[in-house]
Order: sequence, then C-alpha cells, then structure tokens
Amino acid sequence: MIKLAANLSMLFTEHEFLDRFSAAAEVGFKGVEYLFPYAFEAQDIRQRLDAHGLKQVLFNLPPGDWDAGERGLASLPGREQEFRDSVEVALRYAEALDCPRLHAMAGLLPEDADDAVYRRHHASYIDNLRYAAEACASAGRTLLIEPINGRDMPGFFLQTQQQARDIVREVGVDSLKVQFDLYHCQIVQGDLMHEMEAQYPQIGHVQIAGVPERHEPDRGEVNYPQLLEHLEGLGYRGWVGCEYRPRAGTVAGLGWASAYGIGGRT
Ligand SMILES: O=C(O)[C@H](O)C(=O)CO
Ligand SMILES: [Mg+2]
Repeated sequence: MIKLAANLSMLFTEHEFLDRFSAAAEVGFKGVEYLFPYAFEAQDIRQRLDAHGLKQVLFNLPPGDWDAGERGLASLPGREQEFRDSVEVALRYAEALDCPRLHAMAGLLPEDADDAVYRRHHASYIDNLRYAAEACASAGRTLLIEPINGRDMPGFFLQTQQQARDIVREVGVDSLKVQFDLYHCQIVQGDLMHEMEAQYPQIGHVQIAGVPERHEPDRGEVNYPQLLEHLEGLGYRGWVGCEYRPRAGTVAGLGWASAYGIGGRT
C-alpha cells in the first residue's frame, strides 16, 4: 500500500511547526517530511517524532540564504566549502532524527548564463553531489536530487527528469537517487506514466500535488489514483510526500487520502 508522508512545510500550517507532528499523527500519518529542521534543536524534533510514532522520511540540506532567494548550493561555483559544511550539518540532523534521505537542492543559474557559465555550474554540481553522495553512503543514507519546474523556481538548475538521470549516471555513486516530484514533472514535461517508468530505477522518493494550483492532488490535470497504482505495480515501496498547499484547511482537504488510510481521527 502507498505510504503517504505529511509535508509539514505545507500541511498543518494552522499550527506552529513543532505542533504539526501531533496534528499529522492524529489523522493517521506515520511519516513526515519538510524543507529544513535547522531552526530547531534536533532533540526537540526527535521528541515529537518519538511521542507520536512518526518516521522522519526526508528533509533538505541547508539551501544557502533562502530569504535572499537562494534555492540550494549544490551547483554554485565558488560555494563548494559552504556546500560541504552544509552536508555535515544535514548529516548530524539526519543521525539525530534517524532520517534516511536528504535532498540537495541544485541552486539557481544566473539569468544571463551562457554555455560557459552552465558548464561551470554543471562541473560544481557533479563534484558536490559526488562528495555528498559518498558522505551519505558512509552514513547509510540516500542523497536525492529533484527536478523543479522553472515557473515555481525561475532559473533552477535541475528541471527535467532526463537531466536528473544523466547526472545520477555521471556522478556514479549508488547512494544518489532522484526525488520524483510528479507535480513538477507534469508542469515541465507531462508524459507522467512514461517518465515514471523511465525514472523508476533511480527513484528514491516521490512527491505529489494537484496541478496547476499545487493544492490537494484530487483536482487538476493529474490522475493520481491511477499513477500511484502504477507506481506500486512497478514495485515502489517508498514514501509519497504530500507536498501541497491545502485549499481550505489541511484536515478538511484530506478526503482523497482516505484510500491510503489517512484522514480518520486516530
Ligand atoms: O519544492 C519542492 O517541490 C521541493 O520538494 C523542495 O523541497 C524545495 O522547495
Ligand atoms: Mg518536491
């Protein structure tokens, strides 16, 4: 059965962050993900996970200066030491939270990037991902890269599924996998069933949201029940992150999730 994880950066935002864990557990979630844990002491998060029987399934490496518009460090030339330091911070939190997956956001290309700039970003990306994937492998964890659409994140370095496959192959470290976000894939290229099958061997995590509004997955362009059934038929037994902004209240919008054991008060 598909295992849904609550994305606490988007769901249950009716509550303060540390109170979202109990809110998610209350409606049946067994796994949680979010953008970043770093504003909190790891033990404060760990206490919530343990108190509510939740697994920490994913979070992101530090992204650089998020408030200044940065969206990851992995492909940024000249920021290699900062990226390596971010890997160490993320691995410390992953150890404390027993989190098996870490997402390294690629970062943004300058608007006027020419081929030479693109190649420098690509070279930094490959070197940084190799370093991080080897560090994750040593810690028994998986490093993820995620194609993100250029409408939500203009200039994001990694946007297509084929680009992600090529980069995973070029890095050549088994612990590097793809975070397959079906919302982004539909916006960038569509053809979701085909892309799912092509990506399946290197899928390390899946995320979903309704397209184009990024609300609940029960509205919009994508037939998620059929896609998730197909994903399970391929043999995927990982988590599916619910990374969407509820239309009118998190719990009120969970009707679609009852098919996956979520939504009833526990
Ligand atoms: O936005 C997304 O889809 C990613 O999953 C993310 O973690 C960065 O925002
Ligand atoms: Mg995502």
